[in-house]
Amino acid sequence: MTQSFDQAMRAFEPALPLGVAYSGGADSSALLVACARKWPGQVVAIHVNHGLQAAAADFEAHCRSVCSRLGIPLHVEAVHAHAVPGQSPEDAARIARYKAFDALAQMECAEVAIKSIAIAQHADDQVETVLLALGRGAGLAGLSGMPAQWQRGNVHFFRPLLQVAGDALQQWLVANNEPWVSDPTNADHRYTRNHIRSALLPALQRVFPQFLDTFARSARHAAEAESLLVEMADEDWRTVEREATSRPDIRSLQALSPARQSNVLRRWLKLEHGVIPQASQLLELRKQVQACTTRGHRIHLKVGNGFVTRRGATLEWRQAESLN
Ligand SMILES: Nc1ncnc2c1ncn2[C@@H]1O[C@H](COP(=O)(O)OP(=O)(O)OP(=O)(O)O)[C@@H](O)[C@H]1O
Repeated sequence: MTQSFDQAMRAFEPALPLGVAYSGGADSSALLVACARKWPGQVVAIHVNHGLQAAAADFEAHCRSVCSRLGIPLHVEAVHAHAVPGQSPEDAARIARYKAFDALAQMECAEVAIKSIAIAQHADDQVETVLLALGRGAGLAGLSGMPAQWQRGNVHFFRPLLQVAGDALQQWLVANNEPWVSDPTNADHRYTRNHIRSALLPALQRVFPQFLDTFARSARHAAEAESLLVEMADEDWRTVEREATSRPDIRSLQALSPARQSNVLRRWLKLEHGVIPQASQLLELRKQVQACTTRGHRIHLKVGNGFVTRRGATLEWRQAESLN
């Protein structure tokens, strides 16, 4: 169920001190101010300067001025978020940002000895994430949306506003006379998200007035089902792995149902090699595994930036350049 901002803040009980990921935008401004009011002296603002646009310095200056007015310590982390080919500037910034948060979380004797970090995504962001996942044909992991909490080292990460409508946050800021800055590049580098926001969400509101609740519920169902798939993949890996070789045994794979084969093959490629196979590659691999019934049967299939080949009774994945 969607919550009011006050309800969400009442339900939020992180271990303190708390770091709030503060961009200067509306959502994280509301979260920062409300947290600082709830736990005076126990909240630190964390601002990441991506250095990506001329406006980055203005964002940082805005954050400094708000924090100094409210007496909230501010930790600024400068990162270099340059997009690699095939990556949007937004993705590069997000990856650099989470790396910076993780680094802060790992620092034992950091000047900010925070126990938790809160990030301000809300219910509309969650729906956008799920719609983006549907748009690229994602599996259950993508359809699960963003998790409400997770742990890294000793630090707990939270998204306490996932059930709060975005409008409610801006209304709260206006009512409390608190400022925020808008991202001038929104229209460019957040094109798809903005398009979803301006074109899709109003249409969804008309057709499914409860969509913020119901889409979030579907995402939770997907997350639960995904955790079962992960458990099953771990269990199947224990029977499929050939004597601690980190390679799957072909006969053991053949004994599994097609869906379980895909599930455990995906786990093998991802956890052992950091490779996410395309659905078509996985299907082809399964076909080749099924057809592999004679001694001389060869398997050779491109997956990710390498190849899956047959090695005796097992499958092996090797990077393209190490194959000679
Ligand atoms: N530069 C940054 N420094 C610290 N935290 C950030 C920064 N950018 C984003 N975040 C955190 O990640 C969350 C999601 O960021 P995103 O850019 O997707 O949303 P947003 O709509 O711009 O949020 P906000 O309105 O708070 O800026 C933010 O709410 C904030 O908690």
